[in-house]
Amino acid sequence: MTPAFELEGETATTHHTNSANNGANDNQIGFKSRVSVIGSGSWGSVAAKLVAFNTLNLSSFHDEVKMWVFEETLQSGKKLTDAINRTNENVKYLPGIKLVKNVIGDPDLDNAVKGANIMVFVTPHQFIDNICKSLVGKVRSDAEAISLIKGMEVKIEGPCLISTYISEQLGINCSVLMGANLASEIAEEKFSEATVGYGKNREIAEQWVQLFTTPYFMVTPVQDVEGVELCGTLKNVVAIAAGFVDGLDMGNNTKAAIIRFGLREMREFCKLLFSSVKDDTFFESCGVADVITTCFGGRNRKVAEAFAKNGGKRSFDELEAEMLQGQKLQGVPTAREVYEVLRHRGLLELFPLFATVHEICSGCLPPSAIVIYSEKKPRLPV
Ligand SMILES: NC(=O)c1ccc[n+]([C@@H]2O[C@H](COP(=O)([O-])OP(=O)(O)OC[C@H]3O[C@@H](n4cnc5c(N)ncnc54)[C@H](O)[C@@H]3O)[C@@H](O)[C@H]2O)c1
Ligand SMILES: O=P(O)(O)OC[C@H](O)CO
Repeated sequence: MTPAFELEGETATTHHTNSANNGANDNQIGFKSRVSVIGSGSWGSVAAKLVAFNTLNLSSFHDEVKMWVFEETLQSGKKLTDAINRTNENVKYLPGIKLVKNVIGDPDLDNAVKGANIMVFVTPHQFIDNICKSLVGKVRSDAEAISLIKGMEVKIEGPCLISTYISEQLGINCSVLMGANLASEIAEEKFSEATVGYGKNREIAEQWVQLFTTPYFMVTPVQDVEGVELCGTLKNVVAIAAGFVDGLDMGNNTKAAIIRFGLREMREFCKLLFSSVKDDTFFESCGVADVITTCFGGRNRKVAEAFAKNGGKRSFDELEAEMLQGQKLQGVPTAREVYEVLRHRGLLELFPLFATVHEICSGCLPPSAIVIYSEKKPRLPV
């Protein structure tokens, strides 16, 4: 079997700024890669389970997979990390599913990434800023990262992909993995597929495929980091729109129309930010398949449905806290971030669905506006 991730040269990262060595000279015969998963929500726990299944079977990896846990005290008074390590189950975010035994929860971020040359980032996107800042100078300079995070950062300077942000903050290469991946279904080992988006190095992509693939999880590499990541990010905005339609009992045809408008705006937005984005990417799992699954079975859809049923009178924050038990919605902040990008560029009227979703979420328009304005150009000013 090809040794994974441990070679200098072609497979090693070309970024070396900002990072401590932290064991980066371990590249020698017999060196084994060490994996750290940063995040332990529902998808974070499933990602750890997938990876840990493979590290047990791949001789080029240490068996143990460290999983950073944002520490919480459970209603029982016990710490979440202790519960995970005692029961081999994330009792809060993935109850009823046994992780593989070699997943070890660690509430200390520095300790969780210590010595890791393979880093899997999988937290809600609103927390990545603080996480990266506290990791600066603490990761191996030869580490390879992958982001499973669906979202983006919008700074004063403009929009920034999470993978780019991780790469720039930590000085390491970062690929992405996105797809039609409802965590609860993959946790139960129901067949799913996903897309790895990579930059220049195909070998790195193959290594990620090897690390994530299981008999029930099929991973396909695509050389289009931006397209893959933006699909995963933007589909959450479409999911909110689909939830509004469900909450208003508008039926399947309306929902299909909203999905089509959404896909079209996803493609236009991707190409607006990155002309390199490929049309084929939209036909991968990260594209149309993720839009479908999220618009039928996702959390964004579910909470948006409740928002519309309540006529927009109960806030998303309130509904999220009540309905998701600590899980986080990405669609509402992403709709705001997309809106900021479009407003800044004077392009709101070209993206009526995206703009309307944010205006409904922020209370400027009623949920019923989703069909009134989503296909109208030019749009009414608010
Ligand atoms: N859940 C899914 O089905 C799914 C599938 C594919 C992709 N994703 C994406 O994966 C990413 C992670 O989502 P998830 O579902 O694993 O998380 P989640 O929504 O299930 O859980 C929220 C997580 O955030 C943590 N948290 C809370 N406050 C925090 C803080 N201040 N700092 C750091 N962490 C904090 C919690 O401990 C918990 O681990 C998101 O970008 C999401 O869009 C999720
Ligand atoms: O439950 P959601 O809406 O966060 O969507 C989960 C996944 O992203 C679907 O692929």
